[in-house]
Amino acid sequence: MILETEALAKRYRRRWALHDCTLAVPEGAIVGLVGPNGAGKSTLLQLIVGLLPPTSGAVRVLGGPPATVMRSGRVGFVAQDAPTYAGLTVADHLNLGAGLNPHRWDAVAAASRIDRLGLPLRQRAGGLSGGQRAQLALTIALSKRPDLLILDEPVAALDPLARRAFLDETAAAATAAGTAVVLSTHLVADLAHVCTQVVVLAGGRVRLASAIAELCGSPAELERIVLDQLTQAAAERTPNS
Ligand SMILES: Nc1ncnc2c1ncn2[C@@H]1O[C@H](COP(=O)(O)OP(=O)(O)OP(=O)(O)O)[C@@H](O)[C@H]1O
Repeated sequence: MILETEALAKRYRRRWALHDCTLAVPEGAIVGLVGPNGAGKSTLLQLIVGLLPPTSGAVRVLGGPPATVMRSGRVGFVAQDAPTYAGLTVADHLNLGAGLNPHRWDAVAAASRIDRLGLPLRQRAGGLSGGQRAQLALTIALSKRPDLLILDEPVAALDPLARRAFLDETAAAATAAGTAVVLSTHLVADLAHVCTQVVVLAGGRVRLASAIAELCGSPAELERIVLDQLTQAAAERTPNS
């Protein structure tokens, strides 16, 4: 397995954000993580990349603890706000990506993606739009050619065509290189388009974790199942409404 979590849980002070989360993600899988605001999606993704320590339970990434594996450059992570360095140019970001990942960096793919997106190499990231900054961060994550790609709402800032194109590129990386991907999204249509597995999280609990092919036969059916889960979770949270 590329990624395994076992009874993973996280508490912030007195509030539990994630309970008893056990998942297994094999090579080449694309896992779509869906859930309402505050469900624990970002918390789970940050535990996976070692940015947060678990309160209990365990995470193994590529067979080891997240913090160690992150240093190896084999994991790509784009956080929800697609962090870039405002004062650095697009070219500086690519050079930084290359410098930090000397053995894996795909300079040709990075340059051609930036060119295709029409991002000026000499433009400082602070002067890019939100969607362009997200594209820059995603380009760096993809060009590292990671074994595991963790993306927190990667397409939220992208326009519809850019969103579809990025998801297709991600699927191509999973097929060609066996990259495993975990991405959170609020768009159920994106799940159906690109994901091989779905995880529904609500109130910090995994309500559903399944291969999509085993769960349903059509995007419409997947959407109905996911929305049913989310509706049930909301009803359980507000039993008197
Ligand atoms: N640093 C923190 N300190 C305290 N509580 C936090 C912290 N980060 C998240 N939480 C709480 O943990 C819960 C889960 O938050 P999380 O950000 O993981 O949800 P999410 O599913 O990613 O939400 P969204 O879809 O809105 O991004 C929420 O109740 C949130 O208020």
